[in-house]
Amino acid sequence: MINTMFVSQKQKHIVETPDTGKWELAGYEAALPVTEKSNPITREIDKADPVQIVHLLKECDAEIFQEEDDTLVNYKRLYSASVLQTMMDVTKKVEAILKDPEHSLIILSGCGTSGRLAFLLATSFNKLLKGLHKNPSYAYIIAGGDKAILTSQEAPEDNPHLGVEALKRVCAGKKKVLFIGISCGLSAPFIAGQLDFCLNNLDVFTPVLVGFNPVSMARNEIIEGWHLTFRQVAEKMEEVQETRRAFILNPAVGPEGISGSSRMKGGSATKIILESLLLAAHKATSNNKEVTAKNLLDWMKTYEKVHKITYSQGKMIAAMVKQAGTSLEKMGRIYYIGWQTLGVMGIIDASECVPTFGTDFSDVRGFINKGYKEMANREGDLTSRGPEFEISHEDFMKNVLPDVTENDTVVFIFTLDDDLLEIEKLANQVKNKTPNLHAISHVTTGQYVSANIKKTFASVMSMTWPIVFFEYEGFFLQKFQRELSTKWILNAISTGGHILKGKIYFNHMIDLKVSNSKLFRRAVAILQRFTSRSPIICQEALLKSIYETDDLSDEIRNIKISTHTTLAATKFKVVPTALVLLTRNCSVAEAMSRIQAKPVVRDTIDRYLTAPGRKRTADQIEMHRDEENE
Ligand SMILES: C[C@](O)(c1ccc(-c2ccc(S(=O)(=O)c3ccc(N)nc3)nc2Nc2ccccc2)nc1)C(F)(F)F
Ligand SMILES: O=P(O)(O)OC[C@@H](O)[C@@H](O)[C@H](O)[C@@H](O)CO
Repeated sequence: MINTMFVSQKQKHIVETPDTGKWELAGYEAALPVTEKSNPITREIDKADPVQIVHLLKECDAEIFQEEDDTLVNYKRLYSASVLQTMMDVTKKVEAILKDPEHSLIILSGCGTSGRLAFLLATSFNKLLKGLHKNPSYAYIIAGGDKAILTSQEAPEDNPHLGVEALKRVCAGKKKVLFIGISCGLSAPFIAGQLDFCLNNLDVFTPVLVGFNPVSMARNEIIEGWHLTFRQVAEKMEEVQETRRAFILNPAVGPEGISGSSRMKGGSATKIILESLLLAAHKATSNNKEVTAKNLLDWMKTYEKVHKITYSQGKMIAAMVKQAGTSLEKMGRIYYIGWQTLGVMGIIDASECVPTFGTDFSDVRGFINKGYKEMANREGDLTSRGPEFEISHEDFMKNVLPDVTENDTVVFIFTLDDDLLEIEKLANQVKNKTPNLHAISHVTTGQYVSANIKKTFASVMSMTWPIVFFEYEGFFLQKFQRELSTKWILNAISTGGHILKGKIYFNHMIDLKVSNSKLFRRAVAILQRFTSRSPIICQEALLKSIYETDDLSDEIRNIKISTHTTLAATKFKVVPTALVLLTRNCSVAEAMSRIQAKPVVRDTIDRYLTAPGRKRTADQIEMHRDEENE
């Protein structure tokens, strides 16, 4: 049992490894951010079959809506009174901005998935305003710029100066700005910089922080080149919140099904909270009525129905997961062909696979009708930047379809309000290349998928939604709900497909690319968890693996993390290699050749970590000492 959780003040962010099996007692779990915890529901998801995988993900997603309970540790939840009160306070700030679009602005900002959702929300709400013949009041910022909508840009997340520069650029000339910074883990330096800038300019800015950890679990590591940690910024936000000049919306939604993968529950909860809040504000403005906590609760409760309707199709989702796993195992590809914002959901899910599963951009790709015209992103057409930026159906037809084989899986995603003739024509051309052609179609009660369409696809998953009688905002609520339903299905397909391919160990993605400081910390933490070695020893093994050296110089030990992550981003399998180093006490070269020899990470690790025949659970993993004769 260790007596101190933290090493000396100098390295206070280093967290000691509890003795094996003492993780809960040592308070380690207590300090561990909810967004980084291993979810007990999915502890053995790597051994689950497609039907079980979908069931486990459904259970995880259901935790988003779980009410506050009176257990030992009680975090505020989505429906908690304090969360609803803060949402109401923020709607009033939104209404004030909507009254004066010329001199004010609502900015949504985030990194990775949070930035992609910022783009989607800002674009959708500007469309809502346009339909009312009003000028746009929303803008978005994504770390790394528009190319980050489509490709993984992990490094800019660590740069608070980049965040501040982008913020200044986007709101030049505005007198009143509502800044909504989204960081699911309360951890992105890019967002910390922006929030701090707002806190120093409260005459113009009202900062709102959206995330899914308590402030006490906000990241407390010194940010390179900055004077504050994320936690210090969050604590300043809390102080200012007392005077209603800043707001924090941070309900717990429970750990992710794949530990740390905040694109999943974090992304879904971001959509639910911000769409409910903004729609309520727009409705109150057009009806000239006050927003009540009950309005907000009603809006958010409708998303709970989306969870029920979506996962009622669990069997069909499982069939698509199985198909995805088969394609990926055969080194085939998965293509999402979507219409309107459902095409954006496909592009978002596909772009997340690279940083999440360490795959190539070509393994899972999303395409959208009319390409960048439909996206309406600020920087316009990015096609010339390379093949990963080709996103239109025409690009798919011209540059991808000719090479599609029966190993590939194609998923069409549309509603019956889209151009059905175009859909049928495109589907028939795809059908000539692969029998694995599936459809996700969203219909309104009373609408039915035609027999023609049905016979074109190997399977059609049809989601039936109730007709909305709400006013104008109701049409957008229905669109948002179809987007969330699609997100849950595509997240299941891409996550389940990679689980079946053997990429996940228990519920962890061990072979992660260590391309920014959060991923570096996660890599060290995963090594601690699976070897029970100290963080220092684990960090040394990781550095030996990154620098491919058996004796680390003090110079390497002391250079800044961004140097380590910049180099690590160019390497493969650094974490599995470090794991072998820690369990075999061998040279880096030997560890690398062993990993090369066994591509499926899980089998490699299993061999080293558990004595044959032992029931393995992540926490009781004993470091498996070398057999002398091995
Ligand atoms: C659950 C597990 O033990 C684990 C997995 C990941 C981490 C971990 C990852 C990243 C980070 S982080 O420093 O980038 C960070 C991110 C967000 C935030 N609010 N605060 C800090 N910290 C992690 N663990 C951790 C952080 C603080 C205190 C104790 C543990 N810690 C533990 C493992 F089994 F997956 F390894
Ligand atoms: O929203 P956060 O916690 O600041 O995380 C921002 C990004 O790191 C995160 O979105 C990442 O790109 C995803 O792959 C997570 O599944």
